[in-house]
Amino acid sequence: MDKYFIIDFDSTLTRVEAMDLLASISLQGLPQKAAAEARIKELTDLGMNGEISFRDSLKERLLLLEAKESHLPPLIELLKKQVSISFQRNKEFFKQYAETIFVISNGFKEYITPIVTELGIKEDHIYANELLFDDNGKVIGFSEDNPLSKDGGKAEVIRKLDLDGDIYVIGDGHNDYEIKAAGLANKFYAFTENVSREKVMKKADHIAPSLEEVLFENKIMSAFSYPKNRIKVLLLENVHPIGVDLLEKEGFTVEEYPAGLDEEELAEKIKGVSILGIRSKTQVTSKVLENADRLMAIGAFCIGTNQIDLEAAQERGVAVFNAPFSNTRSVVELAIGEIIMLTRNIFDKAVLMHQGNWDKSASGSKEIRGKKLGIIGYGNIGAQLSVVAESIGLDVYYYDLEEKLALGNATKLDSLKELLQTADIISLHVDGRPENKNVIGEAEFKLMKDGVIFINLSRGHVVDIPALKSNIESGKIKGCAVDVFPEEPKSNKDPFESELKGLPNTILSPHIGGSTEEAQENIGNFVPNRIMEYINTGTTTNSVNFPNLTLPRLQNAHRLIHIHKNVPGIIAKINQLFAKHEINIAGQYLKTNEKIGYVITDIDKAYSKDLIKELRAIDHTIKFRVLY
Ligand SMILES: NC(=O)C1=CN([C@@H]2O[C@H](COP(=O)(O)OP(=O)(O)OC[C@H]3O[C@@H](n4cnc5c(N)ncnc54)[C@H](O)[C@@H]3O)[C@@H](O)[C@H]2O)C=CC1
Ligand SMILES: O=C(O)C(=O)COP(=O)(O)O
Repeated sequence: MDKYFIIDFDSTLTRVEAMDLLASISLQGLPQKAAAEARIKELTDLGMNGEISFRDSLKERLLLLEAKESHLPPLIELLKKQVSISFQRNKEFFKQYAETIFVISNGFKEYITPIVTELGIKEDHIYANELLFDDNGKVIGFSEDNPLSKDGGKAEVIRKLDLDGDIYVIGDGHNDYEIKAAGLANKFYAFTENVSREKVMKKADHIAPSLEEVLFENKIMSAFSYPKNRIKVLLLENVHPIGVDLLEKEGFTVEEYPAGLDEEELAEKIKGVSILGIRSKTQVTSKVLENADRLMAIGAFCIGTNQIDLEAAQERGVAVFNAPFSNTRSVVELAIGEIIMLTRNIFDKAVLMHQGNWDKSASGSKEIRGKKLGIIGYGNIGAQLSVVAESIGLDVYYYDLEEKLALGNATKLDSLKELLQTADIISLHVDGRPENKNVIGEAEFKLMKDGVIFINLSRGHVVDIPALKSNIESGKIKGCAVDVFPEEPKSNKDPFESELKGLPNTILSPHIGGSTEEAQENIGNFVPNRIMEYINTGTTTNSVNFPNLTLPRLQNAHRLIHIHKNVPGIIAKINQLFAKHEINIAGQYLKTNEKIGYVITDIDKAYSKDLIKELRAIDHTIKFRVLY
């Protein structure tokens, strides 16, 4: 049985209402322009929602237009640029299915025909109204014999067409739904890529945020192997609006949640989610991942990824991305500020001032120039702090587990012990790996100089809090700044509890080391782009748990992405299948790490469905997907 597709023009096939565009051209320079345009828009919506008779709306709009034949060519030029994005992507569909695609519109043939024939739609499959002109080329009305000039016109046209097969209507207006209401269509798809009309969506059999959704539903090959609107994104912890916007513009269905979620909540919420976005708080445990039935990628919209069970994610074929440098500078600037504030005892003095006490004295207040700064963890933040600190006169020492290049005049120390014994100011910038729990405890505090300044902007669990507290109370630590805590409130509404509250010269901040507008904006841009690259091309550059592969753009081929356990013989099995099916390989890329293998194969577009089934069925396959 044939499937016929009936497609609306205005706001469906094109992103705009052609009459609105025509108005802005024809009313150009006329005094009544603004008022007439507003009224035209109002009449269009009233008509679309089925609130006034179509013919009345059309008549009144045409009268307001002052349109002439000479306005049509510029209108057509503008409309050509306004073909809906997903229609532009799927030109192949219009060519292949030309026999069964019809455009039925209450707009006018004069501008519809040049646009839709360019897509490959047949001229005799276009049904629309026709303009009437006077001798001077002025639009004076429309042909009233045309059924499309009146209510119920679309249904009448379909009835007359007497198509032998299933009929699917794709449109954004009430008049499109009417075809289904008249019993003349199998399904009405409310097309919401350009406009979403609540009233129309309620009546629809199916909401189609893009043409791909319709094609996917009808098992027709489209520009994407999977409609993007079916990719559900869950963003927690107030991800920057730029990030939300990028993911929405990509066509994904995005749900946002301002706070973190605990394990139980996330284990529920994660079902059906393809992309998860979090910041430092949300723990993505193996229990959460067990329920992650559709998860492809996790974006950590921050630097640290210790909150994610990276290994469990990898074993399930879930790629994790972060923003390794986007908030580095912000943390460094806070550290510098705090070093100065603590060395001058400003925090306590400010509190006293607010209580009405004036304590002008130099006692215990020092310059930072020439003091020894000890940085533990000389990664991106530690190294950047080294450079900035040195430029304002600090003498920098550092210790890192790994061999790191000393920047500027910084001195590398070979042991933590040596660093703790040397520094006047200690700043912690290690990552949050589990082995770093209590890396600084009683024994380490004991090694420090009396009157040391101690700063932790890394992770809460790396410092033994009771030991820190007693060393502040004893005066061993003269000043302390802590931005991160073993237990942090889930949201701004929850109370903050810590043994460190109320201690002298102790700056406590609510994990805001990386929370500057610049950093959040940078992160909001960086992470979605890595994720979209991964989803669209398979590129894993910057992934923290996947073998990193930067792939060329896919050209005239299908890309098969195979993620498997790294056991011997898998590549051989994959390639045996290609040989068996006589597949021409356009390119193959492979990278493995200890646990998984990541193989990308670009192949010619023609191949049997069995190949896909057999590739999926290879033992130790974790995930498999096709891109085109
Ligand atoms: N407070 C905040 O808002 C922010 C906190 N952070 C935290 O800062 C951490 C560091 O960030 P980056 O410098 O970008 O990471 P990074 O990975 O570039 O550097 C971490 C360095 O610490 C070293 N390291 C790890 N454990 C160590 C140990 N026990 N002793 C000595 N060295 C050790 C590593 O070898 C590495 O060089 C992040 O992992 C994150 O937890 C990051 C951004 C913002
Ligand atoms: O970047 C990091 O690792 C941070 O700790 C910052 O985390 P946040 O995004 O502020 O929750």
